[in-house]
Amino acid sequence: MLLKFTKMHGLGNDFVVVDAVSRKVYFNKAQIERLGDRNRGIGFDQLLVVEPPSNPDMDFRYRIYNCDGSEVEHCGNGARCFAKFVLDRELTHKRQINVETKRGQIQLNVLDNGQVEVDMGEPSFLPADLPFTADAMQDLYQIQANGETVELTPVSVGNPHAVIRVDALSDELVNRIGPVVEDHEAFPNNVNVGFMQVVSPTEVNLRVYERGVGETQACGTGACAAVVAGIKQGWLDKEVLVHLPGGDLRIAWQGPTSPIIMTGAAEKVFEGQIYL
Ligand SMILES: N[C@@H](CCC[C@H](N)C(=O)O)C(=O)O
Repeated sequence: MLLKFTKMHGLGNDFVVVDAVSRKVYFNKAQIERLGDRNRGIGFDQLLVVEPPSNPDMDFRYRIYNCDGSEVEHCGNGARCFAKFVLDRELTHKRQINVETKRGQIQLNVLDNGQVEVDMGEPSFLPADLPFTADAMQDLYQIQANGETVELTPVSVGNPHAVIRVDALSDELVNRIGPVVEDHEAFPNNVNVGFMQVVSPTEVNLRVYERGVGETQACGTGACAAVVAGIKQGWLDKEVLVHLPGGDLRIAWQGPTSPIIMTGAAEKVFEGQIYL
């Protein structure tokens, strides 16, 4: 089968986006891994599959797969690219779009400047929601990784994140700690690992070692997780500019029972076709 796709990115976190509204398309794990191979396929961090909704109150459903073939609950940069994709392809003319994902329903708002504002839903700090294995609720948790003690805030923003506050960011740190925490036994479904350097109460630098991918140039859910963890710990204000290697995101959270609001860019790179 000849598969038509669009290559997109959100701050360098790159996607292959497929229209499964106009024509039904299904992928198995081996196909996703092959398409995601940067040498032998197209290459992407995540595959986004746009489908009709199962709920008539929703506009679309979209599925998200990491390049290792695993299906995931949520993707912040992907949500913004999804919104640009359905508008560009005229699958909708709405600029406020309601979407079903594996984590539930999300709302997207395409702004006049082309940026997309996403209501990412409420975070949860309950260990069971990641899941994260803990004896009792704490503010900060410690785990052993590579013979050293790592202090982290576990947070679910629909998908699981471990946020580690650091004094300085380096390749050595991300590559030494990232894979070990991602695959740590305390996280039975594995975890996305964020390394956050607090610059001021309204500004952080962040690098994310993503579950099922490795370090990406940006992670939208990672930015949300880092900011809400920082607010919970008393390190950050309610609106924060997050500097990621691929660019900046604005994240706002008013506190418990409020949704996280993420605002940022989405870009189309090219269209193509490939035999599946
Ligand atoms: N890059 C994404 C997150 C994608 C999913 C993640 N790797 C996971 O396994 O949960 C984002 O922008 O949020």
